[in-house]
Amino acid sequence: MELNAGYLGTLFDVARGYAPAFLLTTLLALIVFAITRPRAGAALTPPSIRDPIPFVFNTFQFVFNNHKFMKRATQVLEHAPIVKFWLAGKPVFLVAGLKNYQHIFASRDLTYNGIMLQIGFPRLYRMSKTEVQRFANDRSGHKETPLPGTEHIPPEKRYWAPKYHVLYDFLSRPHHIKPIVDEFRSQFSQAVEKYPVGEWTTLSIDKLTREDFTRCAITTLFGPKILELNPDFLDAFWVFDSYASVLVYGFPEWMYPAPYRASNRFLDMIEKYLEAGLKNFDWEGPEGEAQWEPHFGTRITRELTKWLTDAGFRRKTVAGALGTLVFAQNSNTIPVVTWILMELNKDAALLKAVREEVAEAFVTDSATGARTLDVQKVVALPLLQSVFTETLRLRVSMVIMRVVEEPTSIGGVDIAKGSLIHAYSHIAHIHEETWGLPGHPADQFWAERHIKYVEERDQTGQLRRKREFAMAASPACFFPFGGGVPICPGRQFAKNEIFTMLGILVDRFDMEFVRWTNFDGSPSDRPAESDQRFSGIGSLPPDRDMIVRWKRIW
Ligand code: HEM
Repeated sequence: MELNAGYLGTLFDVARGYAPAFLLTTLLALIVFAITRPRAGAALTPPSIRDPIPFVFNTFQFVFNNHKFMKRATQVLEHAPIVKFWLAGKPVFLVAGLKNYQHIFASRDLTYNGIMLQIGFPRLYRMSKTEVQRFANDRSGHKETPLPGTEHIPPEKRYWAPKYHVLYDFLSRPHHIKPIVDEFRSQFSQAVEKYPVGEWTTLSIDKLTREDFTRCAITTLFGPKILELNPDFLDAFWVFDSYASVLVYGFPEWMYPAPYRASNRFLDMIEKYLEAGLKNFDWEGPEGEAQWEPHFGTRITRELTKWLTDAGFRRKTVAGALGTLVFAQNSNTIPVVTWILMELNKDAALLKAVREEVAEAFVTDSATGARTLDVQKVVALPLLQSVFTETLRLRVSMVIMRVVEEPTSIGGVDIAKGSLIHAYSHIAHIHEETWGLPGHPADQFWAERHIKYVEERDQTGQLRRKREFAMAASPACFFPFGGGVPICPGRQFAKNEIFTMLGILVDRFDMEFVRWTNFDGSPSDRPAESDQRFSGIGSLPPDRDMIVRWKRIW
């Protein structure tokens, strides 16, 4: 991962080089504040997060040192469950607590569509203003049947409904996920066979996950052409990923061009793949409905391409949509699998327990003797689920954002139309009263936090203790995948993909921890911690590498 100096350093570099721009930004923020200040009389006035340079400091800190911003926000949240601050000239209401989380995921007045219009479409999909406007004009809702009063909108002017259909049907429905997971399992099983049976190999977990595993994940979803046409694609993706927060929060290109260069490089490669696919794929042929084919890989990629192309969106925009999917797929799952492998490799007892559990999920074909992982079984294993949940809890830091479409009230606070609502998964997930247990504080990993033991009789009548998966707190306080209508459409696939990798690895390899290193290979004086430069944007990757010795058993 190519990362610049720390965020604060970057902030100061940017600020020093662009002092006039900084002043201009301050002035603009003040004007925007004067115009957009909500006038509705609030029943309760939430406390504010102090802004040492009004309307500027918090915005800069939120983007460039999000972890520190969250720490300050947490202190204010100790006094009230809703706090306010200004982000790029917009009022934000940051909410916490079980009831408020339930509220924001259930409310119809708070939408994710507004976030797509402001952030997702212009900054990630790279839509032109007129393209974004097409979505903005469509008030007919995300369901197949238009909302009452919008029936006059012709199908070709409906945009939200096809977006939800393509993303949610082709990524979430079991009959569409299964072939993707089968393809992934097959590609991943083949990929590990390059390691000779019975020989110890010294490996970097960082390289394994960010190169070999990411390659497998991308080839599965997008087909092999994307990497064949762009040999540097993985590098371009991880550099893009390292700048994601700056791109998402829309720091202007003239102020900070490097993220835009990274984004152009990455998306140009996708455009090349897209052009080749559109030219060579026979949409009318037998592969038109195939679950997997080599040009576009899975159906989700093909259907997303087809929908946006047929609807007349520019190639650049279609590439942006596919790039967002590459990002959504890998930016979160790869750090999660990396962390779990680190936990297993540093704790021999945990590795042993997981290995014993995983063995139950393999089936042997009586005719051929072939041993295969039953993915349905592996995703239901209690200990592995607990380890996965614990990793998401501690290593995912998402800013869940919603736009207030109609004046609303949350926890007694009146909130004006146009305001933003934020909920931070990291704050919810390390809340001591919610997750902490004696001897196991909330901010520490404990593999068995989400396990309860029950007693059952085995076939011989003996009582035996059995693990069951049971989340340690209310699921409403756990939202690594967001919630409500826009909940992550890839969450089931992510779980299947991660469990498939882990199942195959622990069953087929002996593993031993060797040492912690920095990414340049030099020894590290401490184990990995979460790289907080990714705070607020998704999974937090480790800031150190782990060197291991693995030996393939079969
Ligand atoms: C550990 C893995 C993952 C995490 C933690 C994660 C988390 C999230 C979150 C928090 C959101 C926003 C939801 C909201 O605001 O309520 C989201 C959206 C999304 N995720 Fe995931 N995700 C993961 C894996 C994946 C995978 C594997 C895919 C695809 C293969 C995927 C595809 C998407 C897409 C397409 C969206 C945007 C949906 C839209 O535009 O409406 N995600 N994800």
